[in-house]
Amino acid sequence: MHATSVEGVDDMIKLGDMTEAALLRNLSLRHKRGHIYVILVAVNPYQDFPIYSDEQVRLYHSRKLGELPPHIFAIAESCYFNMTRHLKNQCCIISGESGAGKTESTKLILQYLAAVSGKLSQQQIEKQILESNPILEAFGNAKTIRNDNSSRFGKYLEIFFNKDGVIEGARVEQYLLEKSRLCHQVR
Ligand SMILES: Nc1ncnc2c1ncn2[C@@H]1O[C@H](COP(=O)(O)OP(=O)(O)OP(=O)(O)O)[C@@H](O)[C@H]1O
Repeated sequence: MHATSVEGVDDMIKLGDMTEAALLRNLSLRHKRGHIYVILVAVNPYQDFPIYSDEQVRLYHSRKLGELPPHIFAIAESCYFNMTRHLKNQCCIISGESGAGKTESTKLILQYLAAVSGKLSQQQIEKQILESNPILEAFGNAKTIRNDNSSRFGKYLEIFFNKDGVIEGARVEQYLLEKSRLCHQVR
């Protein structure tokens, strides 16, 4: 076994052995130590870790990717930095099977962006964007055997910032809504 697989690495690109077994072993090793993030993978812990507080937001703010241990906030910070610095649109693709934690990860990225841009904002639009989530989930989520709060639609979320990095608005595009699971009002 390669030495990197024995110790585990926080960035999978550093693994000396790139087989599926080595990737899975690395995720398992880190998960056992309570480290659910590995660049660029998140392992759903199915338990609340105290790693999403305002203090954590402050910790990751203005830090380069790789400077601190992997975290969803590090990804969000990297996007925010690149956008404000280079004035270029950024895109995060979050993929995984049902129950993997995509929706929660999206909300955490939003939480981070709202927190860092909210400091500069007057109108608190970022708060409204965060608060629109439960409404969308009420219409488009359903309980399945794999996930109690499964999104039964794809979501393309755009967040618009002004030149100062303040959130100005957002647009959610939904696609592939699984209509067969929609609830109807009883007449
Ligand atoms: N980072 C996390 N910390 C703690 N619990 C989490 C985390 N991510 C996900 N979970 C738990 O896993 C559940 C499923 O996650 P989530 O709804 O985000 O999955 P999903 O990938 O969006 O699934 P689906 O494709 O079915 O919508 C959440 O309701 C939550 O209980």
